[in-house]
Amino acid sequence: MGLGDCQPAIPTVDFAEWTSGGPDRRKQIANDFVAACRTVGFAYIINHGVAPGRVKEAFAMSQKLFDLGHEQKMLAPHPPGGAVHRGYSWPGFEKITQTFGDEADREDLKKRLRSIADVKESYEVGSENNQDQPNIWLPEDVLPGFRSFTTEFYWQMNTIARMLLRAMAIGIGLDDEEFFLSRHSGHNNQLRLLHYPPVPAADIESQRASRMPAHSDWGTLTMLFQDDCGGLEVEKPHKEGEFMSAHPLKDAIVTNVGDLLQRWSNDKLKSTLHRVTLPPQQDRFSGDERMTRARYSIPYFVAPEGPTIVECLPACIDEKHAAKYKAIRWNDYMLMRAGMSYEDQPVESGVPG
Ligand SMILES: O=C(O)CCC(=O)C(=O)O
Ligand SMILES: [Fe+2]
Repeated sequence: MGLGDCQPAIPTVDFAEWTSGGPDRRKQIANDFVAACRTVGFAYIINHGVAPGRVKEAFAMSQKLFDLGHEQKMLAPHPPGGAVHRGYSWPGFEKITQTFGDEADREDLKKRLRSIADVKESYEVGSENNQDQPNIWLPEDVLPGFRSFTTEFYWQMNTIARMLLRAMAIGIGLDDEEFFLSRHSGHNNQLRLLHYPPVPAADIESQRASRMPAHSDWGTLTMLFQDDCGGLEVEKPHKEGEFMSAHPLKDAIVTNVGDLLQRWSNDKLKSTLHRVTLPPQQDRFSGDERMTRARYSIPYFVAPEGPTIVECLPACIDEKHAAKYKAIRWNDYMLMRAGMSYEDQPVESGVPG
């Protein structure tokens, strides 16, 4: 194996000295972060400030949620249409159970898979003060502590988002390092708990099922925790259609640039296609049918205030790089993307990602 084979192709950016390191160190970290956003559009953020124990708690809460029965989860259903994106999105109707054999020991799993039809389910949480996107909660006794945990976690993630937004402005070289912060109150972000149930590898290989097809995220930044299953892939720079693994790096936040930031930066920063497919490691499969492990991930989508006008930043325009995009209002762009996704996926999509 050559050195290149064991090095992650997605850069790792260490924020350990962000607050303690002084202005030069800070500038260096910001530059590293923006360099990753320019080349790959993705970075692993380490030493970000969310304690590993907290991340563990978040995954445990997510597992408790998705372990609930369908009827219980349906007490907080995602509303139809793309305008409000909150609550529980149940699996669609992409049946995957017909590929199962009849072995008795699989009965349990089969039953579970029969009751679901797609290969992912999710739950969306926003700011409690976002009037346009009111949260949709389960009754407290169905999952005690869920509401308080997820709302606290939401704001904890926003603290990290603020650090990254400041780093972004510094790394791009904006005069105002609060440029992005002043447009992101935190009330328009979205915390998403995602569960990809076990699926026979053959279903994904034959494209009868998909965990998450290739897409770009819509907003400013996405920050994601993933468990150790694997399967997240990112399009290689300058190699359209070729993907590389964003393998799980324990406790790191996988961060990526969304469409909005690509527009703001006049394409200097890349909103890169990514998808979730089969886990690369063979120990993630079991049995003759190569049933994959379940996978859990927790993306956090960072977006500005709805009326924010996004136009190419003067710092990203020069004689060789004229502005490529017209000014748009974030809300209009978001609704346009939501509308497009909803045609194909009436319930499950409409997410900034
Ligand atoms: O589950 C993942 O790792 C990726 C999720 C994602 O890309 C999204 O929700 O936009
Ligand atoms: Fe995404």
